[in-house]
Amino acid sequence: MNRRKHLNFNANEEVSVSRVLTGLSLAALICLAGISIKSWQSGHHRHAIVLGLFFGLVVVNLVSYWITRNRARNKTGMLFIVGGLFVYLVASGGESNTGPLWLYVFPPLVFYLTSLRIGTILLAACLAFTLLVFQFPQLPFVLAHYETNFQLRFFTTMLFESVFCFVLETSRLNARNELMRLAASHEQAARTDALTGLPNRRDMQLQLANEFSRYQRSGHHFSVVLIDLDHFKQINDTYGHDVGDLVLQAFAELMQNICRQSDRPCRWGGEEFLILLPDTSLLQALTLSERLRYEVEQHGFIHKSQRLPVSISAGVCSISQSDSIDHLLRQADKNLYDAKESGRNRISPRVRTPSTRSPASS
Ligand SMILES: Nc1nc2c(ncn2[C@@H]2O[C@H](COP(=O)(O)OP(=O)(O)OP(=O)(O)O)[C@@H](O)[C@H]2O)c(=O)[nH]1
Repeated sequence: MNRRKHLNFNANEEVSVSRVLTGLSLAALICLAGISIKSWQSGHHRHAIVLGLFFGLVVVNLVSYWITRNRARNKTGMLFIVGGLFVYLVASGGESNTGPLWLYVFPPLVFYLTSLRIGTILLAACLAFTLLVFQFPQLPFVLAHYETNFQLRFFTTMLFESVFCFVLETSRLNARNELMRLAASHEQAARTDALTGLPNRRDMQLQLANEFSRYQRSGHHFSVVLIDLDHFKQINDTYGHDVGDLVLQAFAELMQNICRQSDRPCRWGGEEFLILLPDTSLLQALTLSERLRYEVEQHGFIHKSQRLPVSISAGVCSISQSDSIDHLLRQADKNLYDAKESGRNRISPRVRTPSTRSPASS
């Protein structure tokens, strides 16, 4: 998967975590308000007030997220609040010593909101704190006393749930990574020509659209070169399709060697290739095309000690002569047709030199 897609994937995941977090915060508010009111009515005023304080913290965290849209702070805030609430519930016992039961919510939540490593550390800390409270009820902050039976069952089930959540989260992450790897390789395959390894037409259309937007935004000119191998059918017919394939591969390699790092060649389809030349004027594009034509002519495509008659024709066009990508490609195609019509193994439009008059200008 390319970097942009990967970032999008992560961003989407972050957005869904945020949505779940907002939902959880609202659910926590309802629970806290309900239990706090009930405790107040049953005369457990201290418990009701503490829960009211946690209610306030959840509200502050939620409102601060709505104002700042800072997801990371919202997540950390929520973890601190929930962690603090559980510490309080385990130490105080909550109502009728049922406080620790809320801890069962913690393992899935903590893995969902953090990473596997941080989640494991937080859970281990949580279990260690529970053990501390169970083992040392005389500590000053411990207000509850739990039956040994309850301690044993609670600790075992909690440990089981934590390990189970860890295993589930590990396999979820593995499946997610595998999915991302597959998506990346499919994306790559969908944009690449299998024979030459060059970007394919679909990929080039996206690149052209991007380059055109850049041109419209900041006036950066670009040119395209549309290349066609001459009499390619004859090569196929005379030497076979496999040899034709080898010629296409060898030409693609030669073209890549001649292009600059910033030039973007692609296989446009069949025996046609297109090079997108960013920040390149028509004259510069013509110079590159002429060099490529010359190199192909000189290269010597050999099959069974026989030199194959390989040459190219190309139509060149610059965005400064067009008002859209469609028009640019149509013009390049027309120029390619002219190059073919005027004898092949040539570039169109022709560069005017003291000895040649360009047909384009005549
Ligand atoms: N070996 C091979 N041949 C291909 C491939 N794609 C297209 N071709 C062949 O390319 C040939 C193109 O032939 P034409 O369109 O008649 O053009 P041409 O023979 O190159 O003649 P001009 O373009 O007029 O110079 C056809 O025979 C196609 O079968 C490919 O991937 N491999």
